[in-house]
Amino acid sequence: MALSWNKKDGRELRIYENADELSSNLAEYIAELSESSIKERGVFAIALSGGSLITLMGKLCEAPYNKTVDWAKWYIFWADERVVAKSHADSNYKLVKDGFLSKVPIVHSHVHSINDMVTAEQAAEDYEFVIRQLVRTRVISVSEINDCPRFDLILLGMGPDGHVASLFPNHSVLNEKEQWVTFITDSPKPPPERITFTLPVINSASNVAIVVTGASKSEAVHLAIDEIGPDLPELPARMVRPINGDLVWFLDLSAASKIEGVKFSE
Ligand SMILES: O=C1O[C@H](COP(=O)(O)O)[C@@H](O)[C@H](O)[C@H]1O
Repeated sequence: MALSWNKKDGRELRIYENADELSSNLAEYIAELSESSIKERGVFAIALSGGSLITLMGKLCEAPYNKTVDWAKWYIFWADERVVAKSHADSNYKLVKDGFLSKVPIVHSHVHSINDMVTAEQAAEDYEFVIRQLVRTRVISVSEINDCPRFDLILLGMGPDGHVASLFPNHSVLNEKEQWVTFITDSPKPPPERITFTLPVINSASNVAIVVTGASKSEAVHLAIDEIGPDLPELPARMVRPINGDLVWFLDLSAASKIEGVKFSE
């Protein structure tokens, strides 16, 4: 690892030489959390995002993890989804199916994707209902602070504009406090219709990791992580602060290049 840094506010930064090194360490991090959750609760409830994250978690499908992880105890969710058919190239479900689910033996009935046959509003409502049932049966744990679902791990990517899941800068959904899953029909990044976990759900997880590579995201990483003036626009990645959980940023050197005070050795 190039650098590991615990910020005073509890956030941890793990910065790697390149995407390959990041990938290896991300796989180990996920496998360790899977093991500890299964030991403690008997299951592992993990929410994934789309985008570059899925390629970056690819080493989890390889040795030793393909044999050592207790895949039968995994329950899969999506922190956000595009409201398109599951077979569509824009579908986060399809991305995960092709890049991950097709390579490891996860129980089919443990994979909870959205209903792609209904409107975005209905899909968000249905997905929240599914999550409520699984909180009731304790497949997903519950936050003692606010009754929100407490996922064992939520994995997020971040766009160059600082969006996470489908929470975009200055969008009204950033203020959603009641719903667990909501929808948007005006995503600035296509496709426009999406469902997304809300900030209260993300911030109630036991563990959240934000995984970011590439220089095009370095400015957003700086704005999300560094202490900057009070006039900062609402940047979703900056608003990820688990109340009673751990947040780790996985970054490559390019993505981390504008963080203040980070000095890299040659
Ligand atoms: O649209 C989305 O973008 C973000 C970031 O994607 P990336 O390819 O820049 O890593 C992703 O995390 C989110 O799930 C997806 O819907």
